[in-house]
Amino acid sequence: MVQKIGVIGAGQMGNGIAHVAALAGYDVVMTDVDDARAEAGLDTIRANMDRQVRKEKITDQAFRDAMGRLRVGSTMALFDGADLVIEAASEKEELKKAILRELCPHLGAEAIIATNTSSIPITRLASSTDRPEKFIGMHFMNPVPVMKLVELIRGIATSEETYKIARAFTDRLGKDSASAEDFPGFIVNRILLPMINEAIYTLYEGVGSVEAIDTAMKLGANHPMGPLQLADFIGLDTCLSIMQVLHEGLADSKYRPCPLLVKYVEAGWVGRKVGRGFYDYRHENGPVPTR
Ligand SMILES: CC(=O)CC(=O)SCCNC(=O)CCNC(=O)[C@H](O)C(C)(C)COP(=O)(O)OP(=O)(O)OC[C@H]1O[C@@H](n2cnc3c(N)ncnc32)[C@H](O)[C@@H]1OP(=O)(O)O
Ligand SMILES: NC(=O)C1=CN([C@@H]2O[C@H](COP(=O)(O)OP(=O)(O)OC[C@H]3O[C@@H](n4cnc5c(N)ncnc54)[C@H](OP(=O)(O)O)[C@@H]3O)[C@@H](O)[C@H]2O)C=CC1
Repeated sequence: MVQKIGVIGAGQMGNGIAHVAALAGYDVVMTDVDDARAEAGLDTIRANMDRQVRKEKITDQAFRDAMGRLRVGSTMALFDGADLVIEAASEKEELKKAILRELCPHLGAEAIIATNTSSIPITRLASSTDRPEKFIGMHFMNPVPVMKLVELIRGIATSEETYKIARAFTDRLGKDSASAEDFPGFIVNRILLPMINEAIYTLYEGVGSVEAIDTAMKLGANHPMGPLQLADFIGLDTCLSIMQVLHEGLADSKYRPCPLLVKYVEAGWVGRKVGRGFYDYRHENGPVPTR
């Protein structure tokens, strides 16, 4: 039975996954490159759960119990005894492969490994582990505590048992799953990211301003966020990585990342997590478009 969960990466996705797993009653260990990063992830969880208490989504007791089930740090030794470890580090293939290679010797033979990658083929990542049959894609959506979906992606070797365990874990988190085949971008990002990339081309070609594009899609297509606001929310570095995987993996020029997206990433303006992307979030009176 799955009881101890490991999460690698304490960024926006990692801390969201740790958040929902601890609330669902699992013991959770979350790591990042150093203790300070991991602690910052824990602070975010505390703030998000505190908001859930204030909004009466969870009780104060549930909050305290969940915080009591969470541990953070920066060493793989913390995953000793874990039943399921979910990798949610930055969207870089070589980084993920190195993490997986380092992780395996710390795990028992029965432990399952999942990756929260938004686009990198599961079969390719599985080949960096000693257990491709116990490896699966579990693609959570941002913000994890709010979004209902987890995409489940089987690699070529993923066993039926591994799929069932991942599915049962998803159910216990109170989330719904959708199964996707192991092709670049899976389902959600195969559809969502070309739309975001097209919105950036629309800006690049001067068809509309940042505000006009976001207003048009919010009010004209009933999207909860405009595509540029959503790109900032996801992280422009992550958006670019996903477009590159689609472009290379599907070998079709229609997935060419917009040069303006590349420029923003080169500038380090990668969105909300750093305070600046298509909007500047450092103003007192709310976000201001950067173009
Ligand atoms: C890139 C990938 O690989 C895959 C992806 O994830 S793609 C991205 C998918 N996500 C989306 O498309 C998100 C689109 N945006 C939205 O759905 C909404 O704008 C949003 C849910 C993020 C925020 O909604 P909003 O109405 O504008 O703001 P707000 O009122 O502050 O929040 C709505 C609720 O979410 C909660 N919330 C927001 N962020 C939260 C967080 N991190 N933790 C806990 N709760 C959170 C709020 O408390 C609020 O709760 P109530 O409804 O109970 O009051
Ligand atoms: N953003 C989104 O909307 C979604 C993202 N994803 C996927 O989730 C994953 C994480 O994305 P996201 O949370 O947004 O990114 P973030 O940049 O917020 O977080 C990634 C975290 O991983 C850390 N990290 C880097 N190297 C290591 C390492 N060796 N060991 C442990 N931690 C490490 C980073 O630290 P540092 O900053 O110091 O490098 C950072 O704290 C990616 O694969 C992404 O594609 C999936 C669904 C949605």
